[in-house]
Amino acid sequence: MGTTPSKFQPLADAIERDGWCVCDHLFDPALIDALADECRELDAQSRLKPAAVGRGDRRRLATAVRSDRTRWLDDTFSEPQSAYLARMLELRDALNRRLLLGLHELEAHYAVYPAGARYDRHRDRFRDDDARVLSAVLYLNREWTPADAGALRLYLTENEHRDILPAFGRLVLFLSAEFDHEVLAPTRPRMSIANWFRQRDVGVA
Ligand SMILES: O=C(O)CCC(=O)C(=O)O
Ligand SMILES: [Fe+2]
Repeated sequence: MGTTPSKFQPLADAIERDGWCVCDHLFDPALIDALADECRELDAQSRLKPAAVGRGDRRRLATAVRSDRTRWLDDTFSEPQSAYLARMLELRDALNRRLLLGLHELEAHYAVYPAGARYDRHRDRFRDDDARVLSAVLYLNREWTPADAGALRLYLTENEHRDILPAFGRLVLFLSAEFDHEVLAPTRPRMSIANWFRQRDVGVA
């Protein structure tokens, strides 16, 4: 147990205060480039698949709700994936020391939203499963401008929201149980890694 490394301190402060934060400088740009190349390559090989919604018996394809393509990071990790996940686990440990969130496992998938794709307003915690504690989205898009659209719309209250552009190397964190959000349609392909830090199973019915 030590103090929170200084690079993670502002994130921990913001999550404690607001429940969400945006950080543009946590990752080496060369790593983001490598992840972006890998995501593009996997997608070109049709190894990303239309995303589903819900879980268990309720899991279904729902292109009206979300129209991205995804691929989980699991089994054999490439070099950039290993470097990326190591960094995310450092972040997890720093947040746990500071905020006592009980973050344990990390699940992560690549996502590509083709031009015009979207994901309707939703919350990341499933109705029957409270394992997801903290959502994290890392964006892989070089030179993204407002004209490219595709913002993450994060609802802070019923009537107030922030639109966050999916800029290269940007990481957005928010408490999974607390924030509605949606993905607005981009005008060109939009790449990301969506992540959820999960707490240990606590035997919820
Ligand atoms: O890509 C984003 O900005 C958010 C994606 C999202 O909300 C999700 O996959 O649950
Ligand atoms: Fe989400």
